[in-house]
Amino acid sequence: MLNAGTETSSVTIEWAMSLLLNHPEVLEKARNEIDNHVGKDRLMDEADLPKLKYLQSIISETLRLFPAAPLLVPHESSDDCKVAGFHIPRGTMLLVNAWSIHRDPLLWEDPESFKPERFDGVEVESWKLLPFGMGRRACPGSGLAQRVVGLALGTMIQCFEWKRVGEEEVDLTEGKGLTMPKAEPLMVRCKARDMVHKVLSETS
Ligand code: HEM
Repeated sequence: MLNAGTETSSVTIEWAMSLLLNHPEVLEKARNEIDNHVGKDRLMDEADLPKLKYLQSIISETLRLFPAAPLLVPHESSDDCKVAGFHIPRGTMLLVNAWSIHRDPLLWEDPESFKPERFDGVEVESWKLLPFGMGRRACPGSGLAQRVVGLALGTMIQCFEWKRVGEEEVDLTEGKGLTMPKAEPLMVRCKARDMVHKVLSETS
């Protein structure tokens, strides 16, 4: 349970931050949204999350491009069944390639691009975007994960200025491992924003 919950969430935050560093205009839009809804006098908290729609879209778009469990978890058919016209005998191991579904050009426009705006005001069908699986064995921690990732990423955006280490874009090559980590761990420069000093001096 701890493994299923921690690495998946931290890997997602690292991918999100990498994508934001390669798309500074998205990072700025997310920061403006937080500043507008939360202000600069306090840290954001869980109750702010439902109002931060653009932040949620950034997380959905990150989970679309880099789902922490790209093949979900192996399932076994408990009976003979048909999947997409194929006969599947009882006891067959089935893998769902969510990574490929999330990048299918028949389902998504410009699927390789990072565009959080694609989720603006759109209710996406659950079979198109399934980073948490679906059905009876779907991830029971998805609600917690959305909150943890939203709160951690949102607070990092609210409190710090983020910059790439060099001029070149962050390398988005995928590494090996069950939770699809980055091949190269993210290195980044950050600087506390003025509001951090204010908030901390008031709470100390
Ligand atoms: C971004 C974060 C997370 C992602 C992307 C994720 C993704 C997944 C996926 C794809 C599955 C398999 C679903 C399937 O095969 O249909 C799964 C199962 C599971 N997840 Fe998560 N998860 C995340 C966070 C969490 C958290 C925070 C917890 C709990 C604290 C958790 C607990 C579990 C458990 C216990 C299962 C196994 C459920 C079962 O077999 O019935 N996960 N998760």
